Amino acid sequence: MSANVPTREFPPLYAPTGHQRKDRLAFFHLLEKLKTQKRTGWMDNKIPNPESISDHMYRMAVLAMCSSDQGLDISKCVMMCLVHDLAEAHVGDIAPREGITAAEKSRREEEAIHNVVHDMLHDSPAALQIEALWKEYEERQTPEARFVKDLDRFEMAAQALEYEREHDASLQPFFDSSLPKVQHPEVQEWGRDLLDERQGLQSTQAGNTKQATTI
Ligand SMILES: Nc1nc2c(ncn2[C@H]2C[C@H](O)[C@@H](COP(=O)(O)O)O2)c(=O)[nH]1
Ligand SMILES: [Mn+2]
Repeated sequence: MSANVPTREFPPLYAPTGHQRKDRLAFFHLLEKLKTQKRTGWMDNKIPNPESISDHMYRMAVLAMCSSDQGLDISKCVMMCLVHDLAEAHVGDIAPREGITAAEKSRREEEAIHNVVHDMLHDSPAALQIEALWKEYEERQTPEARFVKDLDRFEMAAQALEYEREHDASLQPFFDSSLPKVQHPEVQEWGRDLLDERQGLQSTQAGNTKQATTI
């Protein structure tokens, strides 16, 4: 080993055995489902080549880094963004219109997280951290969890505007079900800016339509 490779100063946090290493690898492969599973809401609206679940979580994580709220633990928020929809790798992206009750959705997602944390990652320190972040998000009792839920809402609205612009689509329900519920002042400001931008887009599209019909 070359001289400049640091030697390990501390014992590893977690030293899995043979089958635990296989289970850990199975979890790594499970994560691929988040990269490939498309978000249900866009598929319902026939949006071509819609974003995946991980696309959605990635932008949320970067949005968290853009916050100027010094009262928040931003590193925790970034990690919470990246695991908040992790259960969907098992249960899929359940959208409101599917008529699945919140209790049933929670039950399925809790079962999925339990499987990941205990059966795949064998309660490793990383697994327990993932579980804690996921539960904190679901419980919505901390400023970080409420902030990340607001990012979930804003990110979806931003994506809806991008699809309206790109595909001349009309996705009003996605704005109605998200931005009005945002509580964090900074994300509310982002939301106002987004709606201003949308208004400009709609004026442009209306102008284009009027011009096209008068030619
Ligand atoms: N058709 C609609 N789908 C919606 C609406 N609001 C949310 N959704 C979709 C978006 C996602 O696919 C899914 C839930 O997303 P999470 O990030 O909360 O897991 O539901 C809507 O108004 N109409
Ligand atoms: Mn989400």
